[in-house]
Amino acid sequence: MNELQLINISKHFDQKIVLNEINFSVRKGELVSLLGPSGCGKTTLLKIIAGLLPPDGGQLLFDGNSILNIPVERRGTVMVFQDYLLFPHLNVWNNIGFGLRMAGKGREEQAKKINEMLELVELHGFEKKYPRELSGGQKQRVALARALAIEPKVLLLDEPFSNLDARLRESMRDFVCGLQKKLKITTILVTHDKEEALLSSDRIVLLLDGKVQQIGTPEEIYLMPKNREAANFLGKKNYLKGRIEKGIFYYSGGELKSEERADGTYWMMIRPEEIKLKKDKGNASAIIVDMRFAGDRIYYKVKLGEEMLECLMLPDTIFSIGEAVNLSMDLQNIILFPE
Ligand SMILES: Nc1ncnc2c1ncn2[C@@H]1O[C@H](COP(=O)(O)OP(=O)(O)OP(=O)(O)O)[C@@H](O)[C@H]1O
Repeated sequence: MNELQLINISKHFDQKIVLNEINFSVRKGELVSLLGPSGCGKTTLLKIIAGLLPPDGGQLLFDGNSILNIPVERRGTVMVFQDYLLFPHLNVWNNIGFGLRMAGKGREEQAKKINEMLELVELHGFEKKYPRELSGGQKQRVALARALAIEPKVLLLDEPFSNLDARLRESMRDFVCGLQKKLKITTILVTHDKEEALLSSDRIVLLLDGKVQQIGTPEEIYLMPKNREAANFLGKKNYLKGRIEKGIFYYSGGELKSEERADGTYWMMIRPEEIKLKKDKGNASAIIVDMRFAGDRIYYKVKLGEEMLECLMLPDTIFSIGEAVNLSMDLQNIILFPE
């Protein structure tokens, strides 16, 4: 069931349209990522959902009822910011209990909830510490505990892992996603990191230039991008321009049997990992022009006819620059975009 529904949400600052008729919904207990490059409007959208900013137009429904006129503190949404925004003069205990005090909960109820939260984020023993005495990961867990203490209906996470170093980011991501599944809390995660979105989400909303480009599961978004903009944002791609005539795709490097498509000009997209390089057996069609060794994988640049392609291979066979190679493509995963 759809719990949160965004209908034609729009926002502009000065002359600039930042959000252009945004539509999507989030189901109960689902983790949806808002994925897009810096400046595409992700934080603005999260603030609108939280009630920190009014939209210019559109509707925001929770369980079918508008929540646009409900103030921040009664909306049932809570936002965890990138820089945690802990109160520096309050210790961990009082930071976590802040929302409970604001809501007028009694001392006993506060203490019970704070202890429950300390256990949840594994910070027992840190109650008396101040934010300046905590590591980045610990601060983030306090921010999360403070947000969850008030039992929000929707958790809004704004780039929650971007201030952490790479290793801590991975363990915090697992920790937060584990918690989200355990509590079954409806969550929107804002990120510009495609791997983070692919690894963490039930569904991804891809936002580019203030517009929703595509909504889907991680597999759908990665394997079936709707257009070139979506495909490009999701990772390195190769494009070959050519023509389809009667089921054959003709391009400068040769021809391929294509899927059933109308005749016309197309861009064929193929990912670096879907091209296989093979030792030359006297009929090589391509030449290695660059090679980058990255331990568990090797990146090659290969010249095929007039085209330059990027390939990603396991280091089981190593080719050198200038070597002639044969090339095969996994046609199952090729995507054709009409020009
Ligand atoms: N209060 C504001 N006044 C004017 N312009 C704003 C305001 N808030 C955001 N913007 C502009 O709106 C655009 C979207 O900003 P937003 O912070 O939502 O993007 P974002 O996708 O979250 O980016 P980032 O990942 O860098 O935070 C940017 O061009 C930004 O400069």
